[in-house]
Amino acid sequence: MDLSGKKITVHDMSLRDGMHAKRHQISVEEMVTIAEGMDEAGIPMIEVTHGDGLGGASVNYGFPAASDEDYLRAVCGAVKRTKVSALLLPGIGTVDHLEMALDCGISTIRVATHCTEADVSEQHLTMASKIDGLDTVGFLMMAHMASPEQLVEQLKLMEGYGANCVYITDSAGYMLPDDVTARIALAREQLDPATEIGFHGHHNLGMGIANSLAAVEAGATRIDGSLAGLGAGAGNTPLEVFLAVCERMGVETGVDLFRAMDVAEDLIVPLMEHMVRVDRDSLTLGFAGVYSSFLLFAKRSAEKYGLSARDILVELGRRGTVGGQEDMIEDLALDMARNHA
Ligand SMILES: C[C@H](O)CC(=O)C(=O)O
Ligand SMILES: [Mn+2]
Repeated sequence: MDLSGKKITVHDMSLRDGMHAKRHQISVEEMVTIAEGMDEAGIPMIEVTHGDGLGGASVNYGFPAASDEDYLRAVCGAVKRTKVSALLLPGIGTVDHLEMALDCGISTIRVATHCTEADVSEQHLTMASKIDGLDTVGFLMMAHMASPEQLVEQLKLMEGYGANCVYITDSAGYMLPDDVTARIALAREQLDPATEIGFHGHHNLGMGIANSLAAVEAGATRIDGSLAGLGAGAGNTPLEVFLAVCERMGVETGVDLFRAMDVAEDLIVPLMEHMVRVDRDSLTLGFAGVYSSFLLFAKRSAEKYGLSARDILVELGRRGTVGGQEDMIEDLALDMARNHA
């Protein structure tokens, strides 16, 4: 694979996707310290909010240590070069949340929907695209559940609503490099050449780096990852590893690799409540095609009802559950416990 000379933008997810792995309990002070470290390392973009995006604080998704507004104001005020993005899932986040995030100083809004429901993003993308200078991104989750052709149809909707960048998101960490290549290559062929394409991976099958490289080769120019992999499931593409591979392959990221490694090792690893890694449960997410942020919900229900988290996750995969169905995990566990009794 020859990627030499390609230029990409990396986008760190530790302070948003990483919130899932921390049950949304990262403090404002921890966020600021990490964001400053990333700024010094030259990481161009970072995302900050509740794990489920603006407005995620709820019984269904979990209550965070601080509000989105407190996180965003503090981080946007602390970074010098790094741009801050916020994630918004229509139905969870509202236009009011978007206005608040803009007031805090975000440069990018990423509007996320399930991969077959891009039409739900129309209001937010249309509004965002009219705001001068706001980087407006569409983000299709659980992209392994749609064929390349179906995905392109959905991405075109987002492009039509005004997104200047669209993402293919492997929320379950289920895809293999050929799956990524097929989806990104078709999108690159069919979308407006001016529309950027991004890839967001999860490392549940250990494919974060390989999939991100496949994405770059097929035409993606924005790649998500997390330092030390802090993210849902087995984490996102471990960013410092990806950066090292990029440097070896001659892909330009503009990031200071050693500084990024230090932030991962000195600031993020000590923060982890559990080692974010491929273990039998996070591996099952990737194997069975389950939304990565279901991991801790399944573990909690398994403990409560004396079940195996792996059995719960396999069943969630069999039922084709998607983001937003977190409440079904406990229901399912209860049924499984009754059936075992
Ligand atoms: C709300 C989700 O955590 C978004 C995401 O990062 C994914 O689908 O993956
Ligand atoms: Mn994710």
